[in-house]
Amino acid sequence: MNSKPKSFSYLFSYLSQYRISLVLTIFLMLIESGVSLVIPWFAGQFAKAVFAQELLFGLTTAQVFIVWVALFSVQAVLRYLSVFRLNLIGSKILTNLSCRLYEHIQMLPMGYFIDRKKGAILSLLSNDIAIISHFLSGILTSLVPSALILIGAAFMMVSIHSVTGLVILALIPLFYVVLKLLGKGLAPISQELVAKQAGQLAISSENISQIKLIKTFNREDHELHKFKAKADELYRLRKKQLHLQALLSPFIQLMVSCGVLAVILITVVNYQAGALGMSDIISLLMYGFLFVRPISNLAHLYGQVQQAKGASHRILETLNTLPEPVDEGTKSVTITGSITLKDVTFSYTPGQAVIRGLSFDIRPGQIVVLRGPNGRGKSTILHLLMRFIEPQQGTIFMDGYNIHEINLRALRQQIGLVSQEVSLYEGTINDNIAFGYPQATSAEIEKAARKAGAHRFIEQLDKGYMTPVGEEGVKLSGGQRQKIALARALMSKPKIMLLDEPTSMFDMASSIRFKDQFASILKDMTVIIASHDDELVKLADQVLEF
Ligand SMILES: Nc1ncnc2c1ncn2[C@@H]1O[C@H](COP(=O)(O)OP(=O)(O)OP(=O)(O)O)[C@@H](O)[C@H]1O
Repeated sequence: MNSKPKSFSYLFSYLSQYRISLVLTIFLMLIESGVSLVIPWFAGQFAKAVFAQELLFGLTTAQVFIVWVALFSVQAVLRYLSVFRLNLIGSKILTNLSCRLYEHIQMLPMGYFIDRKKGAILSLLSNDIAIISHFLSGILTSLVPSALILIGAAFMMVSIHSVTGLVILALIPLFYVVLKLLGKGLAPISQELVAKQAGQLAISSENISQIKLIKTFNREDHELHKFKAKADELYRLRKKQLHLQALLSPFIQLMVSCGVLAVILITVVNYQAGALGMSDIISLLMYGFLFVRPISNLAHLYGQVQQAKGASHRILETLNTLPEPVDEGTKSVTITGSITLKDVTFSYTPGQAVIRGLSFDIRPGQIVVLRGPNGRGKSTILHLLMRFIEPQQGTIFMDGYNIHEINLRALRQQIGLVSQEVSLYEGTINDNIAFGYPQATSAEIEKAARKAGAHRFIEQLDKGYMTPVGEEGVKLSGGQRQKIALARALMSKPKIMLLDEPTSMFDMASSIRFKDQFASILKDMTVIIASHDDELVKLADQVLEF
C-alpha cells in the first residue's frame, strides 16, 4: 500500500487510465475546432469570390452552399461524438474513483468511523465523487477545444489584420483579471457550500435511521426545524454563489461584446482606409464571434475548479488516512485460544483511560465472564481483541504471539464476535447466517441455527431460511436477530468466541436452554462473555471483575 500522501494531482492520475480514449476524443475535438476555424475563413473566401464575381474553387453557388452545410454537419457530428465520449470517460472515472474510495474506506480502522457521521461518508461517495469526475472530464471538454479555438482564432485574426488581432489578444489578460477577482469571492463560498451539503446529508441520513426514536419522543417538529435551518443556510450560500456567478456572466458578455465592437470599429476604419477588403471583414467578425464560446466555457470551468477543490480536499483526506494493516503480520498461525493481556491501557479520548494497566491470562477452552457496571470497558476489551482499536500501552498476546505479529485477516477469521447491537444485512436469513462463510451448505446453516436456538422460529416463518430480514434486520425481533448473530458467529467455527451480552434479548426459555447447552454449543472454544447475567457467571472458569 502506497503511504505517500496523495495530492490534488493524484486525482488527475485517473485520467491517465483512459489515455487511448482521451487521445481519440481530443483528436475529435481538434478536428471539430479545426472545422470551426475553417468556417469563417471559408466565409471570407466566399465573400471575396462573390465581390469579384468569380467562382470559389470553381464551385457554383449551390455547390458552395452544399460544402457549407457539409462543414456544419461535420462540426455537429464531431461535437456529438466528442461530447458523448468525454461524458463517458467522466462516468468511467466516477465508477472507478468511487470503487477505489469505497475500497479504501472499507479498509480504514474503526477510529475513522467513530469520528465521522455516516452521512458525511455517504456524501463523499456520492456528492464529492460526482463533483470530481465532472471536473476531471469537464476540464478537458472545456480546456482543450477552448484553448485551441482561442489560439487558432487569434492567430487567424493576426494573420488577416495584425492590429485587430492584437486588440482581441489584449482582452485575454483582462478577462483573466476579472475572473480572478470574482473568483476570490466565489472560491470560499463554493467550498463551504459543498461542505454544508455534506453536513445536511449527514443529518438526514441520521434522522432517517433514528426515525423510531424521533416518533417516540414526538421530535418531528424539532427535527424539521433543525433541517429547515440547515436548508436556509444552504439557500443563503447558494444565493451568494448565484449572485457572483450571475455577475460573472454579464461581465464576460460585456467584455466580449466590447471586443466584438472593437473589431467592428477597427475593421470599418481600415475598410474605409482601403486596408481591408469586405471578405476580410466577414472573416474577422466571424472569428470575433468565435471567441464567445471558449471564453464562457473557461469562466464556467473556473467555477467548477472552486467546487472541485472543496470536494478533493475531503476525498484526499480520506485517501490519505492509513488503512488497517490487514496484510501485515506475517504469522498466519492457527490459534488454540490462549490470551494474555499485559499492562494494557486504552483511551478513546487522550488522557481519559477507559482501561488502565490491565493484565490477565486465559487458557485455551476457558469460559471467562467480564463483569462490572455499565461503561467500565467490557465491550472495549472485546474490541481490543478483535483489533478494532489498538491499546496506547501494553501488549496483547494470543498463543504467545504479540497480536501485531499475527496476520490481521487470519486473526479475525479465528475469532467470532456477537456484538451487543446485532447488525444484520438486507438479505435472507440464509444469507445472514452464511455471511462469513458463503460456501456453507444448507445442512451446515441449519446446524448452526439449531445450536443458536434459531431453527424453531425460522421453521415457523412462511419462507423459512429464505425469509428476507429487511434492512438491518428490521423484520425480525431483537431476540431473533441475536440468535441469528450467534448462528452466524458459530458458522466459522472460531477458536475464540466473544459474546457481548449474548442473552440480553432472549426470552426466559431460550435463555435457560442456551445456558443448559452452553458447553456443547461453544465446545472447543475459548469464550469471553461480557455480561451482567449472574447465571452466566456460574458457568465461568474465570470471572474478571471491573
Ligand atoms: N467510540 C467511543 N468513543 C468514545 N468513548 C467511548 C466509545 N465507546 C465507548 N466509549 C466509552 O468507553 C467507556 C467503556 O465503554 P464500553 O462500551 O466498553 O463499556 P461496557 O463496560 O461494555 O458497558 P456496558 O455494560 O454498558 O455494555 C464508556 O465510558 C464509554 O462512554
